[in-house]
Amino acid sequence: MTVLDDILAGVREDLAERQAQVSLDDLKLEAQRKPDAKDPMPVFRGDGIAVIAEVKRSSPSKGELAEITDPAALSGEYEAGGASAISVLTEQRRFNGSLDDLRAVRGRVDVPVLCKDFIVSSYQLWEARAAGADMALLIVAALEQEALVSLIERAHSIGLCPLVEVHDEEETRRAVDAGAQLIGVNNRNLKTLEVDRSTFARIAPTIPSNLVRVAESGVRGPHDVIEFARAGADVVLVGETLVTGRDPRASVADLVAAGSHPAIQQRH
Ligand SMILES: O=C(O)c1ccccc1NCC(=O)[C@H](O)[C@H](O)COP(=O)(O)O
Repeated sequence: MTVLDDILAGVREDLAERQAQVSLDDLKLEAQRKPDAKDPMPVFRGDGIAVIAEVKRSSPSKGELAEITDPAALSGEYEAGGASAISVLTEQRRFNGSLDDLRAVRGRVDVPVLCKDFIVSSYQLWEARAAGADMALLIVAALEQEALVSLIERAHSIGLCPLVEVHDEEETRRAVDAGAQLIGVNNRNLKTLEVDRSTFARIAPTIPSNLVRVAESGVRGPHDVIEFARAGADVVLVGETLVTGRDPRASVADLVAAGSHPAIQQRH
């Protein structure tokens, strides 16, 4: 069993418990009462490299990263530093996150909020929207093609922008075939948990140039933002570096400044 399989098994168990507690109809009513979702794509296609800053307490690869007692306050710092969106890891068992974290972040920031979880059912998309998310992660490696296509369509119909995550050329082909507009290349191998920053540069040329490309995982600082931009990234997604640093606002600002450097060619 891979780490991803193990995470997914836990996610399915937790999901079944929540489904037994809250009906899909009730969830839909809650989601429909929310203000419209914010579309991140215009900013992602705009000038400079956009930064998605992540609220990440723990991870399977590193264990506890940071004691984040106030995710809303942290997201406020990220936004003040210039983050274009906030990612909230909501998976409980391995990342120590929750939808309450996402609700707290939603209540604090104006930028779009990404529900970063291991989504296997449209129920989770409704949960994300009901908690105020604007975007939701869909991991190709976790989904059969039919499910991927259907979850992308459902995300759009709910108003969520799906970030479709890939790790290799085959998954990228599946994401493009499924209609993904926003593709995240994760430099972390979800089977071995190793980070290989060259993954993005290898995969990016296989993503059609009109789609938005996100480089995920392994961003250590401004130098990596510039490298990913040179390799064709429009957006970087950063967790560990920000939650383990001393000044999250300044760290985000440094990444945003690097991504706005005039030497970086705009793709869109
Ligand atoms: O972070 C992990 O160890 C991990 C393990 C298994 C599945 C997913 C995992 N992380 C989720 C992410 O994709 C990252 O949190 C995100 O890309 C930010 O990465 P980083 O900046 O390296 O913290």
